[in-house]
Amino acid sequence: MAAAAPAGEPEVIRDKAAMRAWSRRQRAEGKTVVLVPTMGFLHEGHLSLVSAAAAVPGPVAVVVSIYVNPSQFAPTEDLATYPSDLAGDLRKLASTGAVHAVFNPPDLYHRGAAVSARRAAEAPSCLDAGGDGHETWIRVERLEKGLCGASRPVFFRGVATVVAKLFNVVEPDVAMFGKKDYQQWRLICRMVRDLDFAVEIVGSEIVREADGLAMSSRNVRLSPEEREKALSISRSLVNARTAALNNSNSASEHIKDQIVQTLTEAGGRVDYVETVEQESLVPVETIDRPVVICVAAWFGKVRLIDNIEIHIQS
Ligand SMILES: Nc1ncnc2c1ncn2[C@@H]1O[C@H](COP(=O)(O)OP(=O)(O)OP(=O)(O)O)[C@@H](O)[C@H]1O
Ligand SMILES: CC(C)(CO)[C@@H](O)C(=O)[O-]
Ligand code: BAL
Repeated sequence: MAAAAPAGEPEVIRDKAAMRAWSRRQRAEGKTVVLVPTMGFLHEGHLSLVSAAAAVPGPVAVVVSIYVNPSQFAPTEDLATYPSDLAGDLRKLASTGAVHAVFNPPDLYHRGAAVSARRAAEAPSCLDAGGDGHETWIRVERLEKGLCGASRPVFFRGVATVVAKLFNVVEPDVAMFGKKDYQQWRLICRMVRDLDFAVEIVGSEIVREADGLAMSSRNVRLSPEEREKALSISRSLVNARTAALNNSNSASEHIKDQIVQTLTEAGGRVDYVETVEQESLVPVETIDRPVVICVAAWFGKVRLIDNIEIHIQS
């Protein structure tokens, strides 16, 4: 098996056609193109996806996309305050020695002829330029509904659509997603299956800070006090898994009550706590098969998500 060549400084590509041409050249040279989609402000969680990408067998060409996709944010959400640091991201990616290209498009959407540059940071609309803008959306109809989909109404429509666009532009053989965004990973797997995308999806394990907090770009917006309180998320999930493994057929409702109580006592505001089947994300009443407990909770103005898989054999 040939080892991948060291990557050196990644090439920064901003244009869709140039990105596609680059990928096609890599494939013509016999390389497996591996895409790591991100919204930037990179941390060790993202870099673990890069390591997993570099570890794909055979010669690989690793592309990291950095694009804050406006269409997955509702007008009330935090698009305007989403953190970014492109220079820092490029330094971090270069230091891995494993990234060959960074795809950083100014805008991925068709806005119509007469749209100003300001609009690149807004969700696209078919009303752009009098009806000449983007109007095609992918819906993964059932999987988009529960969990994060319940409180983020356009989120998964935006994610599925932008990921499909990234797949069409980059044409990767493999794409890496983090299990921190568990529903997102499962939904992308389903979209790829249903629409016959020729890409293998890999789900990569959650990377945590030493104290258990799941790494997330949004953690930077927590005050030190909020960050301390947010440790209740991972703590309650670990306790829930221990309880479920020690007691056969635990009731999901009971586990949920315990987690809600821990988060609330810590000062968090719970969005949801759900125990669901790992692939279908169907809620379960009893923990008697492989499940994942998913949590979203607010600490101050920051909404955090986390989850824990429990591998009970049915
Ligand atoms: N702690 C983590 N461990 C593993 N993968 C992660 C982690 N955090 C993010 N990822 C993955 O990195 C990819 C890009 O995610 P994104 O750029 O939105 O970062 P993020 O930290 O999840 O940001 P946010 O604060 O919006 O949740 C996604 O596939 C996501 O699941
Ligand atoms: C997959 C993704 C890059 C789509 O914008 C984003 O939702 C993310 O970073 O998880
Ligand atoms: N990692 C998910 C991106 C978002 O919350 O919009």
